[in-house]
Amino acid sequence: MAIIEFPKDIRWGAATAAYQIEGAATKDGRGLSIWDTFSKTPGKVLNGDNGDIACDSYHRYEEDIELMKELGIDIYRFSVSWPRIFPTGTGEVNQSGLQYYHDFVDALLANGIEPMCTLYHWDLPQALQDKGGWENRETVDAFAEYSDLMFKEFDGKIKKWITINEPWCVSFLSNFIGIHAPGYQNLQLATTISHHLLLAHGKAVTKFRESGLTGEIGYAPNLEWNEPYSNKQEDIDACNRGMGWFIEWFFDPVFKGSYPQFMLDWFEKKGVTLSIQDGDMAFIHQPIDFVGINYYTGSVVRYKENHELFDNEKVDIGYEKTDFDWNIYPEGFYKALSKLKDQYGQIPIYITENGACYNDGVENGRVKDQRRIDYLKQHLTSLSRAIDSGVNIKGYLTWSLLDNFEWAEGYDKRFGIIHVDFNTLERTKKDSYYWYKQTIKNGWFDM
Ligand SMILES: N=[N+]=NCCCCNC(=O)[C@@H]1[C@H]2[C@H](O)[C@@H](O)[C@H](O)[C@@H](CO)[C@@H]12
Repeated sequence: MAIIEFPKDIRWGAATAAYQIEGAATKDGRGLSIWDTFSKTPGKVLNGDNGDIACDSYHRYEEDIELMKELGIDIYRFSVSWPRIFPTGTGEVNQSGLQYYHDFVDALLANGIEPMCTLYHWDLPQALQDKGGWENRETVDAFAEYSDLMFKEFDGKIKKWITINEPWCVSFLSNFIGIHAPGYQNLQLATTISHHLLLAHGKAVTKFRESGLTGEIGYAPNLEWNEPYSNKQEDIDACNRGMGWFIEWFFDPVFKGSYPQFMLDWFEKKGVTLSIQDGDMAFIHQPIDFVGINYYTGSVVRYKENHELFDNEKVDIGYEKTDFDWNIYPEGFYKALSKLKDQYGQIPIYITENGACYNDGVENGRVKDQRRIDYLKQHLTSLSRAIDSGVNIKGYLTWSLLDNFEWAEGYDKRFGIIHVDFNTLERTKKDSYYWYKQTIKNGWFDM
């Protein structure tokens, strides 16, 4: 087999998010989020699961950090629960919430692990949703206020900030497809929200720059790779529309200062208009220091007249799938990263999420998740190819450190390299944890 080697200065990490691991949903003054509401709405989350306890990382983070330290990562991506800081989204600050994150970040730093902080990983304060949520431009300003407070409060401790995690999920998966909170199915609403999210990102970047604080700031869009079923122009166009929903729609405004015309035209055909106010694009288009890329899967796509949103359909050509039924498509990772370099230049990239759902259980104290090891090998090989092709990769953070609350799938879908027993909260290092530990130590692996 082949030895796959990485640059000596690449950062190796892991990622999680507040609502998915913390629990302590009503502890120490935390306000409600839309995911507290959504998960308690019958039928929205598999098995009626919710984040009341999750991994209980709110109380167990010292144990989690010990596991990170043994793993050998030097960077850890987590998110802050906005309603822990501002229980009603704005106004009065919850000092206990701030103190929790100070204690947590101090513990990371004491163990030589750099914190990478996501400000918004989907847990919008319910009080803001009650006033229209991301459809209301006041939420954009509330996010800027929250971000500004966090930048100043953690100055000197947190030097890598991510504004918005996966704006495609927050806008379209949650307000058009509707399977995530708050669960609407309205294309105009979702498109309006996508603009407000990018505006919120831009206003937070402005606050960061105005603060004069040291550090780096970016956002973390998710993307899937779509491959045309044939070289027929109708298939290529259908494929590009599907991918444009993830890539050009969320990258062009930030890196080029305007929405992609082919997508605007398509949305207009669907009766969707985008109301952009003077100055909006200037906020969105300002330079950022890195982009976080979340990659999981890809598909073969072909034209299908009047089918779904983009007149296209995914064609199952037999790719192996994870336990989430997502295609395993590592070539798409390489192709997507190459496309980003070709279209947007040498912006520094952190892979802020990549991993797979495999539900292997504990047997005699061990979790034999060889399929996850194989997934990681294949995708890290694609990453190595991208690096060798000149893509400016600064780091790789696997999703996820822990099995956790997988949104609408609850605890049924496991992405962790550490198994969590959600009855006892016992952590068990999986085979993939040991494999990743050795890969980090060596800086290479044997394919
Ligand atoms: N077919 N298919 N579809 C792929 C759709 C991908 C959209 N979901 C994500 O990227 C989420 C991201 C999220 O940040 C994290 O909080 C989630 O736990 C992971 C795992 O779900 C990923």
